[in-house]
Amino acid sequence: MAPASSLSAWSDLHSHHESVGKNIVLKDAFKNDPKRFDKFTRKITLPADISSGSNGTDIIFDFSKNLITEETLDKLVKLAEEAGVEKKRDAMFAGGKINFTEGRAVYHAALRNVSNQTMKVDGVDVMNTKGGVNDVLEHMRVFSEQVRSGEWKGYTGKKLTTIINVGIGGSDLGPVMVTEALKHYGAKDMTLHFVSNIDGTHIAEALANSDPETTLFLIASKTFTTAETTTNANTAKSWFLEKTGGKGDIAKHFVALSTNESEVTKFGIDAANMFGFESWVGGRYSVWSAIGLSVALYVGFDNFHKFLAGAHAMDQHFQQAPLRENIPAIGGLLSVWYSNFYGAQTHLVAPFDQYLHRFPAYLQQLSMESNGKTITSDGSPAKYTTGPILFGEPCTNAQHSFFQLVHQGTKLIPSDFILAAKSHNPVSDNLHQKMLASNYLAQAEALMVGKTAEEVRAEGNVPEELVPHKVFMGNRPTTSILVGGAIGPAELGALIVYYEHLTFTEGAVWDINSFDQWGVELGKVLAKKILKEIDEEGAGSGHDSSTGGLLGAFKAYGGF
Ligand SMILES: O=P(O)(O)OC[C@H]1O[C@@H](O)[C@H](O)[C@@H](O)[C@@H]1O
Repeated sequence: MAPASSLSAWSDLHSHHESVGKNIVLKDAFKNDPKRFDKFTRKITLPADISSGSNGTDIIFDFSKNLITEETLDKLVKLAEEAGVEKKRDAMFAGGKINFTEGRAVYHAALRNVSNQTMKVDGVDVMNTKGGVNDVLEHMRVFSEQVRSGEWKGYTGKKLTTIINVGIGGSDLGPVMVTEALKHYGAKDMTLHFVSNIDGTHIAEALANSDPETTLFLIASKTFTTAETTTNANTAKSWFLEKTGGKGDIAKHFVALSTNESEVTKFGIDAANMFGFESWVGGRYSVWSAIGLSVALYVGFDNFHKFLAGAHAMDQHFQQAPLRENIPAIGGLLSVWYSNFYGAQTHLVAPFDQYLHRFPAYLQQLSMESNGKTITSDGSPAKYTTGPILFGEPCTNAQHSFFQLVHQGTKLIPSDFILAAKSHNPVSDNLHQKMLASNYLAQAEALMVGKTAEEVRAEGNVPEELVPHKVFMGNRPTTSILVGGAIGPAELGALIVYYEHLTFTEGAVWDINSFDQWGVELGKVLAKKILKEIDEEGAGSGHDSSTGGLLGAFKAYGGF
């Protein structure tokens, strides 16, 4: 495809930004158009049998507080058409090798294809082939039910109630985020640990209070070669063997979630205890695969299946809805609008939901590892900015820390706010939930309407020199996402996939490969070299004076 800036819709959007976009005043747009909310709000309804409530859950995406007019949306849709977003989407769902730098299909949607439509890569039916998606799901079902019921026992006959997932990046962030988000559904007798960091503190703390007789280790690594994971896994194995006096049975306490059978068996895990997936599942899209085993163990397989089904519903919407109605496509196009035409550099996601406290961290990998790229499909550098810096924290907490900058700083920060209408914990007669909702609504309103100097003065008793400090410029865009029920497995699945396809749409417009991650390699290679140098005499070789100086100082101070 062509670089986005060479498309005629791109130049058209530039003129549109100059003549219209720059001058949009949101509060006036609402005054002038009582139907604005209806015009820019989209809704998806999840089927009743998978929803958290007894009726299907609506999820409302209110895009009306964004700096757009109907014409803007039309022009953004045109851009998507010219950039071939639909063609690229269809190629993804058809198993095409759209990860063109690694020659791979991008087929994580098959993992949540609960309606079992035919899905093929290289002519092979990935759903029903031996060892394919359905077989692995069945293995996950059987195993998770055995562990949860206590039928699967540890080497001394006890039920396994501590789960330690050892993995990093996509083999960690999804499982952590989802198990936290679905804690309400989690087994009350289970303790979960997620060990990712190579910092020995992480594994030491997880092992400190664990009993080898009741602990199950999930070694989660797509490649099974990631240094942090193999090192942590070996430390876990040594701990287990030492604590059990060599009597512990690895086969009962260690399973692998991976694509790499030979490394798994080399590590000492039986291939029968391996839950596989294929190279067409990117790490940051792998929570739907065997990597999600900790989720299935914790919330039960039925809930894991609902999680997949909610995701599938959003996949189908993304595949079928015309661009102007297509929720993730609109989200992605708005991101392009702000990044490339307003010069925005960031994207804030703030869930008004404590269970979603790891959601922004999860989205950071999804968005920034996917679209933190400079090179376009023809190998030339993009002449425009690409992936935004995504950040966030749950609210209301974030309001009391960095929201100062969002309200009054010099930067435009397009923000997403997420709220579920129903809380799993309606404590104090729902007082907390009402306060949470009032903040969710108030923040978006405040960011939009701002406060003028006249309004500040009208409050009275404000010394004139303080007036400018108390002014809020307003006109800051937000997208409000409202889940019309509680956030259960299906609702969570749909929310994640909204962001997956939003990210896809951005990357498709920017003409970059959203599915590789070469940018993480250089640091890994240098770390390997330096690790050796720590054990050798001297302060390494071939380094700049800063790196060499710090290496020497580390060795001296640390006694290495
Ligand atoms: O699952 P693996 O192979 O251990 O990889 C973990 C992570 O490793 C990182 O280096 C990659 O950038 C991530 O995409 C990946 O999720």
